[in-house]
Amino acid sequence: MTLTSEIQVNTTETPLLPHPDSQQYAFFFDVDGTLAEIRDEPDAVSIPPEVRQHLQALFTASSGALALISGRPVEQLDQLVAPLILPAAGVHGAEMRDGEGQFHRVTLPAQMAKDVEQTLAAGMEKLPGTLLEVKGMAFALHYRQAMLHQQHVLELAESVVAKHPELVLQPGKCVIEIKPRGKDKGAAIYDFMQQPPFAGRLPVFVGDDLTDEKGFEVVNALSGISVKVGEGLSLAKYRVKHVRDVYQWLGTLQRHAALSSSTTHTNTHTKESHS
Ligand SMILES: O=P(O)(O)OC[C@H]1O[C@H](O[C@H]2O[C@H](CO)[C@@H](O)[C@H](O)[C@H]2O)[C@H](O)[C@@H](O)[C@@H]1O
Repeated sequence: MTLTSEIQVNTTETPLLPHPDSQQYAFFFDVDGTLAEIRDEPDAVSIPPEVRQHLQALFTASSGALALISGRPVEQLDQLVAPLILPAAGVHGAEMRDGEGQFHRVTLPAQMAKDVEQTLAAGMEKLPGTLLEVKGMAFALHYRQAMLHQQHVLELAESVVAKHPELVLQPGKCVIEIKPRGKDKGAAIYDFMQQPPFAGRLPVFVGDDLTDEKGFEVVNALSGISVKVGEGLSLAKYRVKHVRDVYQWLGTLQRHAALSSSTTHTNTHTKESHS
């Protein structure tokens, strides 16, 4: 298995980011590496207050057509964007709070989840500096602080999925994740796009990692706007260099939305005063 997956399209020459209309588009954001800077420890990340305000403004301007699409559990996403409660797909789509606030979650048979956790905990204990994150139906094997163990971590994860065909590997930034088969960010975005208030719009998705490529694939197929953050091969049509570029773009989108809402109000007011 190669960690760069089967991504074949290089988008080094990309056009400038557009400013999609908040009433015509649905907005999907990855979290780590997109809305939050990558940190050494998963617990150390945060989303700045002004960025949360921009998310809130765009959520309102788009009539609720904004969702987080992450490898993190929804509970952690809620903490990161508090006090906002947004539609969200967590654990690469294995959890979902949909546009109407309904919660859906894939579960593993309890005994199997316990066995997998025990096997992984025992294996990771032998690899100092690695970190096991247990998410219920999925597991993240982090090696950011122990790069020398990358290959051992991969072999451990491969041994687990070899025993459990209902699980698959999901490589990421200094992490090998194990998640339920059939769940990915592309499927999650597709599901959102079938429901109000997302249905009937065009999708925008911003992401930075291998797990986001499935999302880009679906967004491209739906004639939407796919944006990759950072370097590396990607299916995304647009690219920005840094998380701070995402923040800047969000600020601009929010200002565009505010402007178009004030223009609409002005037009409505003008119409009314002429009638
Ligand atoms: O889909 P995402 O929102 O990008 O989440 C992917 C994983 O992000 C977290 O791990 C990554 O970020 C950590 C903090 O910056 C970093 O220390 C780690 O090396 C990265 O792999 C999170 O811990 C995972 O659960 C997410 O699946």
